Amino acid sequence: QQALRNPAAHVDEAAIRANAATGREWPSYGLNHSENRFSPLRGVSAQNVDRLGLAWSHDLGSRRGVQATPVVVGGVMYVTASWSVVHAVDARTGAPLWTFDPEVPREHGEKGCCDVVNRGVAVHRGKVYVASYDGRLFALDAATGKPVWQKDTIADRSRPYTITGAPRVLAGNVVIGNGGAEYGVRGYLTAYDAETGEQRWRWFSVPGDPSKPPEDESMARAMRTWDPAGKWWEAGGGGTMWDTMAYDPELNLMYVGTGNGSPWNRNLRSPAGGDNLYLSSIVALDPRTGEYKWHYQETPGDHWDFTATQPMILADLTIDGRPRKVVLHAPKNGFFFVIDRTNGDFISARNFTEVNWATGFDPEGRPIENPAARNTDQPFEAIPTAYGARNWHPMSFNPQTGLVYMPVHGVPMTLTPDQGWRMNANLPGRLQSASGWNLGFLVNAVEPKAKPFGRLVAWDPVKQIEVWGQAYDSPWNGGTLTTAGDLVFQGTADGRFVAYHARDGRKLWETPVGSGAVAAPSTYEIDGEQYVSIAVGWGGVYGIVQRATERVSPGRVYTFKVGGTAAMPAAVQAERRPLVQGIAYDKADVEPGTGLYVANCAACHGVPGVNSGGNVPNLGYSTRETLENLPHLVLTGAFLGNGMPNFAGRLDEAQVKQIRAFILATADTARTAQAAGAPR
Ligand SMILES: O=C(O)c1cc(C(=O)O)c2c(n1)C(=O)C(=O)c1cc(C(=O)O)[nH]c1-2
Ligand SMILES: [Ca+2]
Repeated sequence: QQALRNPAAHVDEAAIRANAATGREWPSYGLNHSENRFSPLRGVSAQNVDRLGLAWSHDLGSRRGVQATPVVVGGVMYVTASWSVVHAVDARTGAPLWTFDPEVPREHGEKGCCDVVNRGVAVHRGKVYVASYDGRLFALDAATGKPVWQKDTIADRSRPYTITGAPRVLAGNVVIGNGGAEYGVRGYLTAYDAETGEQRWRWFSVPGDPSKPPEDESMARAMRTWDPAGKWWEAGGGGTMWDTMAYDPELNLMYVGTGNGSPWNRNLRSPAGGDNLYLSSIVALDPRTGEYKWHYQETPGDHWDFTATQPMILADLTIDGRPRKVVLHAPKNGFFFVIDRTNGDFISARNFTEVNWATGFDPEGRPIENPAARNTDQPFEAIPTAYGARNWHPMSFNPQTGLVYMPVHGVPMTLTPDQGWRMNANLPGRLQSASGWNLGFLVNAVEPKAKPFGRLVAWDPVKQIEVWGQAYDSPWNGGTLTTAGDLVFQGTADGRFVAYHARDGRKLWETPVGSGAVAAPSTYEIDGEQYVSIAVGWGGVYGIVQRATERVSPGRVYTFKVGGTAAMPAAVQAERRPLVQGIAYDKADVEPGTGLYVANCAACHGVPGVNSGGNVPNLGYSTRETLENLPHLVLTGAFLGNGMPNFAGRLDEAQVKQIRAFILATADTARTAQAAGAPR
């Protein structure tokens, strides 16, 4: 039997560095070790982008969020879809080569906060690496998609760990973190030998049980910044590293962004206060050993789910006349940070959007906090919110324009003093009080004042100012790509793929795509022809419950080239149903049903009749048959294949009827509100 050519055989650290000069391939999540998503390709440019047409598209067979950046090496594209399924397709034609499905047990779906998404693969020396939602790391043969080795990365299976992020191969190790800080875990990063899968090191981002010896010096130091009275180790402490990493081979440093505290409320976690290292920080590690080198904490003593996991970029800039090697970072907390990446020194921070938790940063790099923001006796509408002024949607940096292009989100939300501040965080803003019920359990028991918005911001990191911006009606627009052809590409929440001029933000081209787009595009060249690709599939923490377009097609990769003539596939339109009614319910069931709904249903289904529904249906728009059958559907695992848990043993039939009463009553209220002109 003839050996298959392996498309990734040539990919290693040297190849990734060499590719940074040509941009012909897209060999890692953020294109290069700096993760700047700046392609030197000029085949598609501001001059000819208006002639961009579809070259091919490929159905990913996926109905939940698609967040992957397509990786392209050796003429093959590797892209992931929901439930961590990997697709290999011919990058020139879109012809499918293989798929790999890790068969994530659907019961695992509810263990994550934010949709069953995956941000993509790493490739190295003939292997493709993917981490599955349930925490396994796979090395696949790049030619066949067959597993070569696999590892269980989860240290404690009794905890709700998940993985959504793309692994990186750094200094010969595959490095992967995890998520789960909304529900109580201790974050860590693990490195495995890329060839053999043997574990090389593991670095925890927050200290464990103080009665046990700390794992290393960095944990001993971190321990002193937490108050043991909070018993944070019982909840886990958080600090999950679920997305960003970057690498500077010359400095032999890797960089990782850490997540929020678990629980969110510092008063519960560490009642005497403290910075709670290394939450919400950029941390530099030795990629060979995992040894801690330095950190810069962007939100000391995090209290608001202000993760620092948002994608960072390494850049070399001249600041105050001095060449500086920096990390550029715009995390959830609304400030744009410039940090010296050789030693972690703070250079500058400026808010890139409205912020009310701090008024700025002092010269030492400490935030000047608004004391009301830590008050847990009163509801507080933190701006930005837990959805983040930025989230995982990647930004890009164009050294020709000196600008960073970043999607900025505004999703209003009010933090309330009760348990909501711990974790009932997955409910979108503005929505709850409109339902007319006493939703005291919900995060937004108090209506937020802010309005939702989306914005593409072109930011000058040296001057720390916005140079241009594009406003969108909806939050949750996609990551960006920038090119030497003076372009910025972005998918939008309302289901378009758009090219802007990198210098002034003029819109140069757009096309509708099958649904809202959240992932970042990538670009590559084959036989002198430049292709631009985007994986589209609406989802993520906002996209589960809310959508901004009626186009709800399954996940699909679209690849464009100048003069492309392939036909755009027809989009699937959402079925518009009226609010459900006509089923009798007992009014006395509504109140207990509210609490049950919030605890069991709201994170994925949103608020009935108030949210539109995203990639998970809104139950206010259920059919009568669905609601009549609700006890059966909820208690037999009828939709387990979609990730809907089987609640048998957790809820009984009487409780499901109470939940149904809440859904029906809330739909009744929403119907009245809609009749009076409230938006659907
Ligand atoms: O604390 C965590 O462990 C964790 C994990 C994840 C994740 O893995 O996707 C998200 C978040 N937090 C989070 O705070 C957040 O806003 C978020 C949005 C998304 C998404 O995919 O849309 N994931 C996550
Ligand atoms: Ca989080």
